Amino acid sequence: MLTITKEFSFHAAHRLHLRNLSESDNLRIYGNCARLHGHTYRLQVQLAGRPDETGMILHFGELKGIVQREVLSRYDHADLSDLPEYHDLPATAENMAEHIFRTLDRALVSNRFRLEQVTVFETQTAWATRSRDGGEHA
Ligand SMILES: Nc1nc2c(c(=O)[nH]1)N=C([C@H](O)[C@H](O)COP(=O)(O)OP(=O)(O)OP(=O)(O)O)CN2
Ligand SMILES: [Zn+2]
Repeated sequence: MLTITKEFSFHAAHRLHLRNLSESDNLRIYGNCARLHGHTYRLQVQLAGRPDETGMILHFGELKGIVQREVLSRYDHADLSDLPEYHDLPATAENMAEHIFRTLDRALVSNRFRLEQVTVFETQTAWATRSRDGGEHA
């Protein structure tokens, strides 16, 4: 398999909480992460496919444009907990990787390549990866 990967970064705030729980229950479950705090997230997007006659699976610049339009324009300098996709789900790295994978999968339509993997780094030591063959609880 031939893959290309591009990395992005964005700054965002979030707090981990479930709306149906009390503040104290959220603090018990999520600890300090139930309080508003921020991260410099890193996002890695991987495509698998075959190069065209130019030698590229997809021009990195074109991939950047799509990720910028579909994800970064909404996520950079945002409070993620305010976004509709995290209204009923906490903005954990897992939920972000899942949502971003689904969003980009709809935007990256080609018969030569496909989205293979999305990784969201919340910190330097903690990240979540959604792979094409690793959907729902796989
Ligand atoms: N499975 C998950 N666990 C946690 C998530 C998450 O998204 N998925 N998120 C958090 C917090 O948002 C927190 O900001 C990051 O947590 P943590 O790795 O514990 O951060 P630290 O800086 O304390 O980590 P070090 O061990 O000091 O590197 C919590 N858990
Ligand atoms: Zn956090």
